[in-house]
Amino acid sequence: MDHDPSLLQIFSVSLFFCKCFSCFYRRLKQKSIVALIPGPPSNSWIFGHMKHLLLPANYGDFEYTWQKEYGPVYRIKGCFGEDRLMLSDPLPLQHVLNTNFFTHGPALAQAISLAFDDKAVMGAHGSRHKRLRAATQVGFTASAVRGYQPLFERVARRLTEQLEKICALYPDGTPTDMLPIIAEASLNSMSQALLSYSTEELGKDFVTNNAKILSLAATHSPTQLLASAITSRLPHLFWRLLTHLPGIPDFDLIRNAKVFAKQVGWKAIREKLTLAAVRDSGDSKSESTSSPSELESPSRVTHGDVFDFLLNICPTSSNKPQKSALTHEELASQTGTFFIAGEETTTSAIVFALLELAKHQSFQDELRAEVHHFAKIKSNSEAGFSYDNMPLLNALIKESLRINTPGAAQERAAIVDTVLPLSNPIRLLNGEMLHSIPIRKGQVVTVAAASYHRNEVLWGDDAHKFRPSRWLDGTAFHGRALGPYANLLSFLGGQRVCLGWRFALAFRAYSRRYVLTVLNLDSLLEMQVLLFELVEKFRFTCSEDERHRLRAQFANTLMPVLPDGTRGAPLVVTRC
Ligand code: HEM
Repeated sequence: MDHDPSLLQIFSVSLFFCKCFSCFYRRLKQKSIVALIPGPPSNSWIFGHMKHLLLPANYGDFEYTWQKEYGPVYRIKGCFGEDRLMLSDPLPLQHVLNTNFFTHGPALAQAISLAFDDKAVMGAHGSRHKRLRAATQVGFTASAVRGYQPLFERVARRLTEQLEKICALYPDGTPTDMLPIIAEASLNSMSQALLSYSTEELGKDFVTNNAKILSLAATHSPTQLLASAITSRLPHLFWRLLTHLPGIPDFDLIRNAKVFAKQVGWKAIREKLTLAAVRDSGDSKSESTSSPSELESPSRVTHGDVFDFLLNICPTSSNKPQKSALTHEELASQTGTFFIAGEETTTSAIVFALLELAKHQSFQDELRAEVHHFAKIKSNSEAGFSYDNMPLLNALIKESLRINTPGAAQERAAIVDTVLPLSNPIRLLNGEMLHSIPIRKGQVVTVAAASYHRNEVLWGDDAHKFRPSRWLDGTAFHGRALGPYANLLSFLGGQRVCLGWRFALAFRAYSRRYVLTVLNLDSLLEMQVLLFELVEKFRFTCSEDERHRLRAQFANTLMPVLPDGTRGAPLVVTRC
């Protein structure tokens, strides 16, 4: 039997179409709003601005000019005509980092899902990420990290012995590539602090694959940009299956690296549990059956390393052992993440600090005087010595991280429709003023950390200049606290703030507000210790020619690069 549609039905259908239309219109309008934000013109639909952003001769060649011309919020083109937002304005950056509305951008998410499984803190999302972070933070608390200081000092002594040998052979100095030397020290620091292992104990397979993974991540070319733009648009499942195809060398390498990292993690877990059982039983007979490498390392019997904390079996812990918040499988999965996330970033930070010292000899002299002064205090202090009291050393670290931030640009994508607040309104290409930016789910934004660090409105006219004194004379930017350290974005901020950043809480008054500031404690401790030892004993110089030849390029991490495109930091090292 035919029925005439009732008025109610007609009304409902019309309402439905109106809703669809308004939704569609809203989305279209939002899309066009981002497209209407001023930005540099692009003459390539395929690459957009990505080559200029990620592959310039010197990182920032284009980006810093764009920021100067278009301000701290502007539009660039990604591959295949995509509109992206570049952000160095603290207000929208806070929104991106501190809300749940954003996740890793497509290319970054793809690289992370390739390298880590979802049991690793970096590869996990949502509530699992929250739980893993809470569980892993135990190894990076203030008191935990304070105990790693002797480990870093031991690594620093080994590093200085290595340089002593070079200086003995060339007393007047010879150009020495500091990059591999610092990379080795950094790997050594990581393996000591994480597992109480020497680099040799990590095993050849792990070390070789780890180095190959880092060099794979360090190669960036237009072809790779395109490949990543295409594959990151493929459905996740398809892409994951692709990575399991045998015979593709890069995928084989990544799969092997995951396996080797997990094996190292499992080996350490087993050894630590055995050792803890021996300790608990106090059975001297069992102790004598343990291998010497398990028992001799002083770090193992004094404080405990990150894995000891995460297994809840620290030798010094007065707490009754409790069940670890991580399963052993989950803990083993963190091994690769910790090494990959911590090794290259720390190397980059230390090498650039040395390069800055080589370029600024008078600052290096002042710093050395401070180091020699504190070296006497250190040798007389029976209780732990704190590097936090050294103004010039800490000013060097902050200024070098500001000017040469290892994670220069980080991609994020909105997971819901949201509105980005702005510090200052933007005039759109159609003349309208925009006070906040409505963006659609999927919109990609770049957390332009390097640009934020050189934003002249925030850091002053000399924002592009290396001037450590800004941290001592109160001229460093003291606005909204963004990152955990010194208002810098080097460790990003929010839920995915660098885990390797040891933190404690302090309250500091900014104008009439109290804001939470987080103090440095771990990767900076490593920087403090290594730089202290190096500056105490050696002078670093770099000829004018060499300075002009060196570039800073960003592939995964910002690194110094020689004219032939290889990474390197040749400095003349002499004993002082
Ligand atoms: C100067 C040294 C370091 C710098 C500049 C640095 C920087 C960063 C940045 C920018 C991120 C955020 C990446 C993103 O979400 O896009 C990050 C995350 C992370 N970092 Fe670091 N890092 C450093 C040292 C370390 C060390 C020593 C470790 C560990 C031992 C470490 C472990 C991690 C982990 C596990 C994450 C992922 C956190 C998460 O996704 O929740 N980092 N780091």
